[in-house]
Amino acid sequence: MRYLPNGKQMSEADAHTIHEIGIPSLVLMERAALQIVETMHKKNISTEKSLIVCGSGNNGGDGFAVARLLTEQGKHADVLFAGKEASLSEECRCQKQIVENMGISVFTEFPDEEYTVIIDAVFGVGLCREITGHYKDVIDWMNLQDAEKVAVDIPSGICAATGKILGTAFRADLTVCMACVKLGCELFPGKSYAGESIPVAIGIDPKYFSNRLDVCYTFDKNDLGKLLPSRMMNSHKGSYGKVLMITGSPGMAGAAFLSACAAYTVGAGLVQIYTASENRLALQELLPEAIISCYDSYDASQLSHLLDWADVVCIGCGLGMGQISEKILKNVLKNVSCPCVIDADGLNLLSRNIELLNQCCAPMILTPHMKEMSRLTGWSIDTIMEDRFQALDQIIKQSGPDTKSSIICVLKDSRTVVAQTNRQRFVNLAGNNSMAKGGSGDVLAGTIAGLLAQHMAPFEATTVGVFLHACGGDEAKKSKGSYSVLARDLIQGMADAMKNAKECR
Ligand SMILES: NC(=O)C1=CN([C@@H]2O[C@H](COP(=O)(O)OP(=O)(O)OC[C@H]3O[C@@H](n4cnc5c(N)ncnc54)[C@H](OP(=O)(O)O)[C@@H]3O)[C@@H](O)[C@H]2O)[C@@H](O)CC1
Ligand SMILES: Nc1ncnc2c1ncn2[C@@H]1O[C@H](COP(=O)(O)OP(=O)(O)O)[C@@H](O)[C@H]1O
Ligand SMILES: [K+]
Repeated sequence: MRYLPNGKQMSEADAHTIHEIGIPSLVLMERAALQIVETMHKKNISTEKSLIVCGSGNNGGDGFAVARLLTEQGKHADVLFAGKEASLSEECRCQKQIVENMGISVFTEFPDEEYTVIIDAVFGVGLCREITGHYKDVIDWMNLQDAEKVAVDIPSGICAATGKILGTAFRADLTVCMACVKLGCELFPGKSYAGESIPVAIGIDPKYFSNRLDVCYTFDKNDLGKLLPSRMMNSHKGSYGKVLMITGSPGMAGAAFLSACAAYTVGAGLVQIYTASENRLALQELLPEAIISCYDSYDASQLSHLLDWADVVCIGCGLGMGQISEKILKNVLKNVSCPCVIDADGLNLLSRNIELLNQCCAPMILTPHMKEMSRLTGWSIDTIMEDRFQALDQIIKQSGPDTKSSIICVLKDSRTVVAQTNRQRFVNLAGNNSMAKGGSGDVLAGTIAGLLAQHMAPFEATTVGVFLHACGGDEAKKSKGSYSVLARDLIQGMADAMKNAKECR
């Protein structure tokens, strides 16, 4: 697990390290510069002839120190100073003076030479507004140079909180990130500008973020083994929970199959599908391991028995938007007492009356994609994209009458985010574009339900479910490539990812 702070959070960690822990700012800067040089060498970036482009803040200070270290190593390093003398930070002024004392060239006009690498130290986490004028010209010029491109901490122009481009942005092949990769280097479009982001230790301890609720975190592949629920030797199917899948209107047996099969594959003990009668035969053939219960019309007492049976409910995949579906959803929201995943048409029906969430007495896990989120919030997709965290907050605050009824919202995208009140937000960085296909979301809903059935706490089951689903996508892409992965391959991919994770533990 690792943190993905934004610029403000990172500046606070810098200040804490300097003022509370007592490591002088120039010591941190020296370690930053040493790590940048070492990382470039590890990555085989040729530093024979470097141009370091420096601004007047501490990001520029890191850049001047890099010019000094490269020169000490016998390389040719020039500096292009893009900042303003009057706004030099104390540390940057000191580093600039050293560089000048050493006789290193500090240009203020674009040099007419060729370099093996251009190093961007114009702006770091202190960037706070759109880039215009001379700074914009400098960054655009850097992008045009035929050299390898390395960014210090974050590419200049990328907002560290949102990944947005502020006016223009440096396009890096490699970004060397101080202490933590910043959130903006992982959210799009920032991710496309950062290239490979490598975090390096400089003396700022990421544990500083451990009790900060506003910081996001993510998982890495080697975390998976310890995240999965354990399987006991002395166990039986009842030990791993009963999942009720309320899915599949007439003709939508596929959604029921994908979600139910995913729940079984991630380890649930028993899966029962409650679906329209038309789907019975198809589902018996597709998934003989599942119990199939069917409806022709709305039957409150049948539903009540099923809800009593279940340890987890998952409602919505291919459910349809008809009257029977709406009645079933309303009944479930009112009466369910175990964790409940709501997906797809369940969310579309819910968006007609979002206040229904206020009467729920169980943990609710909502898994909207952007369009479904737009229906739930009434916000445009562009507005949600602009600030996905605010959109999530809008949904999670609709919690029910007691603490058990908290809402977890999964906003699905190429960077899925999971949020719950009073929890740090989880940002998923695994997965790939082979997953952008019909049925992927059904697999995710089933995966979360299957983990909940194994008694994982709701927020943990949800974050691990999102991550496992994406790891399944990465496994599937390895065997089938970007174009040809089908939703069912994600299920096999998850099986492979789980097996590998347990074997490597
Ligand atoms: N000791 C430490 O703290 C450590 C920090 N470290 C490094 O420092 C970096 C953070 O440094 P930082 O806080 O000085 O901010 P930085 O990104 O250099 O920029 C600030 C300058 O930019 C200016 N400015 C902003 N936006 C602008 C715009 N659109 N257009 C024009 N100007 C704009 C702003 O000007 P102002 O707003 O005052 O006018 C100010 O002058 C961090 O990313 C890491 O690399 C590491 O070495 C570890 C130790
Ligand atoms: N480019 C991508 N990179 C990573 N994950 C993706 C990408 N495209 C889609 N996904 C994932 O695939 C799933 C798609 O879900 P959804 O849109 O509900 O599909 P469907 O409704 O067809 O089942 C989500 O979990 C999403 O995060
Ligand atoms: K930078």
